[in-house]
Amino acid sequence: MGTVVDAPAVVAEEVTENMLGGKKVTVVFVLGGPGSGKGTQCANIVEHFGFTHLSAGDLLRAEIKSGSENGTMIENMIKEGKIVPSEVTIKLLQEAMIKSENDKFLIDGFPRNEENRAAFENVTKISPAFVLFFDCSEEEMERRLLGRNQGRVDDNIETIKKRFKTFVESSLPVIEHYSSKDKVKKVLVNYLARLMLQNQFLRFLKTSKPFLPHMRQRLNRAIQGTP
Ligand SMILES: Nc1ncnc2c1ncn2[C@@H]1O[C@H](COP(=O)(O)OP(=O)(O)OP(=O)(O)O)[C@@H](O)[C@H]1O
Ligand SMILES: Nc1ccn([C@@H]2O[C@H](COP(=O)(O)O)[C@@H](O)[C@H]2O)c(=O)n1
Repeated sequence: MGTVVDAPAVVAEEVTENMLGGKKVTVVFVLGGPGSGKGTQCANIVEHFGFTHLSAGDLLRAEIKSGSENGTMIENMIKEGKIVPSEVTIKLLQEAMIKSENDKFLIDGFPRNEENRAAFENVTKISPAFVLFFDCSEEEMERRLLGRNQGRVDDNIETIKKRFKTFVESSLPVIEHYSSKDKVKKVLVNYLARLMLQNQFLRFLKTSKPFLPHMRQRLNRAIQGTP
């Protein structure tokens, strides 16, 4: 595991250059158990640093809604807390990145298993600049998921237990893989420390190298509340 931090910190000493559909892209994977707060913190990062947030789960749910031929299969996998075949998810992520005018992406909830990881790297030739790992206890994640109230078919206790099992068996090995490459920045999550973490996160970002200089100016303005 790389440097352990107690805040949702972003460290990118070197931004890896990847090409996608002719454009150079920066990709950060955001991983963690179900309900660990990935989506919530991605929204904070987007707000301050102009990344585009791509949630694999949201893309799959949109695919179900679109009436796609894969819709029923995806819905069944989600209800069972299982991982959808890589080719389906990678196609959705690739399409979203190519369609976007941005070149910096937070990819949330992907790669979910070794197959996801290897297939993405083979197909897109993209390596993440780093991986943010939200480390949260199952007790806390369960509490959050049961209180989320967004009408998700998988936020019930039976599916939540299955999702935890999938996370431990299939997703943790992905984090270990990137950890062995020193690419993982672990965020220790704690409900009571929420505000403190967010402040530390902003301070950390403020001094991070890849955000020099215009991003830092924007962050300073955001913190000071000036336009
Ligand atoms: N630090 C926090 N303290 C308390 N509640 C939180 C915190 N962060 C997020 N939450 C709440 O927990 C729930 C789950 O958060 P979020 O949707 O961000 O998790 P996630 O990791 O993206 O989940 P999933 O993988 O299931 O999509 C939401 O209702 C959110 O408002
Ligand atoms: N790479 C992925 C990501 C998600 N899924 C399926 O979607 C469900 C919900 O994902 P969230 O990230 O929104 O929690 C997840 O439990 C999987 O069933 C997937 O298959 N592959």
